[in-house]
Amino acid sequence: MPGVSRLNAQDLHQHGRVPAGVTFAARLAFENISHSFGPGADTLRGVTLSAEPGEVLCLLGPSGSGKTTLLRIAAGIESQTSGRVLLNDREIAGPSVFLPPEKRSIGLVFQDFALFPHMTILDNVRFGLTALSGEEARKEALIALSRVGLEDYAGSYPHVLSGGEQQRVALARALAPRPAVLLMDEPFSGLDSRLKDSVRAETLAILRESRATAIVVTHDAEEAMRMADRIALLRDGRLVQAGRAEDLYLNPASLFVAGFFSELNLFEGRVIGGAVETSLGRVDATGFSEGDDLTVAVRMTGFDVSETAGDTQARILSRRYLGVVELLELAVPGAETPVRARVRCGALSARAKDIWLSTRKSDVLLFETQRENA
Ligand SMILES: Nc1ncnc2c1ncn2[C@@H]1O[C@H](COP(=O)(O)OP(=O)(O)OP(=O)(O)O)[C@@H](O)[C@H]1O
Repeated sequence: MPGVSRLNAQDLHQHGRVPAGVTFAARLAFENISHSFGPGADTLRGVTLSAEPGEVLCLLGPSGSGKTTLLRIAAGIESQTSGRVLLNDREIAGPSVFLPPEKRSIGLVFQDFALFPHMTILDNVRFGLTALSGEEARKEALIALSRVGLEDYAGSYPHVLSGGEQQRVALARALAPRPAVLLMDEPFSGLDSRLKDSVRAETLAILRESRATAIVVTHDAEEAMRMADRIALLRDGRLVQAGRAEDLYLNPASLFVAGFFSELNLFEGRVIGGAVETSLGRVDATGFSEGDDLTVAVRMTGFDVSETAGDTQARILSRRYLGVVELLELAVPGAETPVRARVRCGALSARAKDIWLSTRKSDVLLFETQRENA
């Protein structure tokens, strides 16, 4: 183990795997945060949101929705135009207060890992431990490295590590000073898809163990669902909905939210006699008023198919085999565009052409058309 003293290596050995150092998890709150890069370039518009102690909060949203800017405001790298940031109810950024980044007890992990190539892995991790003496910092850095299972590489340089390993070093470096809040900006986007799952699972385990409050930026809804205790979805600088993955998936506040979590088939219609008529049949519109123009959204996964019976007749236009499921494009009488469905492979025979389609009620969502377009 080049670059590591025998004493420290032995220390680690005696401890076995070192559990993640427990931080004093903090509550980080954004209060009515707005931000602009200049006239007509509003990035955030009145965002009020908090990450509770020990919680993993994912900031989710399309490109340009303001996720990174919000994270940078929390870190103190960017200043809001108005609003306040509070750490455990103490204002750290506001109209008359600005605590610099190094005084915030906040750790950062970036998309590109940002390791220093000319420093050993141990020195990279030691970098943030300036408050400790040389030997103490070395020991803490080694402990942090052993938490992510990379103590054997302490004396090596970053280029010898895979992308996933580099990300674990970046995590060790961010957690070594035991920050109250850890901010991660698209931390897995630089990893290939095979690595992503395992590094994400390891990261989550370490976050749980350290009990740090974490805010993770991602544009990937599935990633947010896998990691988050709560998800905050942003659009054009506004918070559109925050809640548990189930809340956002099952009760989306708008068509935008629904479309972010599921692939949808859309139908337009008007409420007549308490229901909307679509090419997939009548949809109950309880809760809406007579004459309302509605968008009916049906999840692609919301269909049962059969060759003998069902609610609606459909003709297969194309089918694509995806392994566990197959993707169908279907012509349905009265539908202007093909209906797309994901169904279990084997549900239909190879020669199936004209089939029956049944829609599961739980996969049908209704939204007011006008409100969504406003
Ligand atoms: N330095 C800058 N100067 C001017 N505009 C900027 C600057 N940085 C970001 N923006 C703009 O601010 C908006 C929000 O950017 P931000 O990076 O916060 O979004 P994001 O949701 O994190 O996007 P992505 O997922 O693409 O990183 C975007 O429209 C972006 O073009």
